[in-house]
Amino acid sequence: MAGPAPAVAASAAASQSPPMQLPSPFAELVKGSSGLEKIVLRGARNCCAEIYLYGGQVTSWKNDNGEELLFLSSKAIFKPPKAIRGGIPICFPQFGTHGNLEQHGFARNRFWTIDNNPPPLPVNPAIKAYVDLILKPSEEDLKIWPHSFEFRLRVSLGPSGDLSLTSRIRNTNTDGRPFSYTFAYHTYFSVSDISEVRVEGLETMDYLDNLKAKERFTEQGDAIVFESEVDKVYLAAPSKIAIIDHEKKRTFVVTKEGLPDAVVWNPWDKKAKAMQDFGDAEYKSMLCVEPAAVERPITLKPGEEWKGRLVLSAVPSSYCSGQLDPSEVLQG
Ligand SMILES: O=P(O)(O)OC[C@H]1O[C@H](O)[C@H](O)[C@@H](O)[C@@H]1O
Repeated sequence: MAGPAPAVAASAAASQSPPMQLPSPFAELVKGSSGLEKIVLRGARNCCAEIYLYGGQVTSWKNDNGEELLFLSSKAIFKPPKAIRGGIPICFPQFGTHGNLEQHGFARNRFWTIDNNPPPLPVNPAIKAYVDLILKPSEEDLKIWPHSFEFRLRVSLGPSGDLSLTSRIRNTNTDGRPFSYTFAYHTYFSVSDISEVRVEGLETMDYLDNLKAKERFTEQGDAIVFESEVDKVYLAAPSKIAIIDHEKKRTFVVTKEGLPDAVVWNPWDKKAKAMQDFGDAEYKSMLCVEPAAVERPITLKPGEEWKGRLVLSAVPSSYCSGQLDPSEVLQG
């Protein structure tokens, strides 16, 4: 990757710990909410993204016009151990309540660090703005989940403003033991009005309904629309899912690799009110579509590595609800 020498952000240089360097000249380490450190990635035109070291969590993704594409609650709490409400929390090593750990595992409320020397990833040379983060378990983590791992996360902004997250998880146990985990990119999309949103690509899929004791059902009919609380894990979902925001005339295309399932969640009004870090009416302007591995946990033997990728793009669309040609968006 060509460019000037790595930039060292003043905030990091001033702290006691060794300065954290960023390999991309289009990435900068700055202080964010509550003084927590975040990385700002600057792409072409006005595209940018922000990633907190706390949680390794993307909290912002903006398009050419500087419009925010992800939902971040106005009541989000930037104070450990609370996970940040919005953006793209990483659920690992457990999704939801599928295990004995805290809901969604612990990766979302740990401090990640910048990984200056990640093993090479096949890269698109056109991608200039990226950052590599790493999470390794602490002594305390090993008490609650007794497995040694290296979780590497690369976040990058493509030349057309696409946001991609690549996770590489390696079993580094030295006692010969395999481990298993469930996982999700808990992506909160910003939408204009949830009642005007359709999700395409999940029709006819089987799902586990979290609101009905994880019972299995088959989705009927047309594209998915929203009229009440939804909390479903779609199984063996396609690699592309489209979220069509009729009012904004914008379509999000979610592309996933290595992640068979897709969770769809909107808390609706009652649950919204019950959440301390979520505005009462904010359920109207968000939708979670979460590429995930839930039904079948992933198992890694020592030395094995798993890769799971998410690519988000936002395409302006003049499609009207009901007139979308899914093949155009989904093959794209
Ligand atoms: O409040 P959180 O722990 O962040 O979880 C928020 C939501 O995440 C997922 O989408 C789950 O399927 C939901 O059951 C859960 O309510």
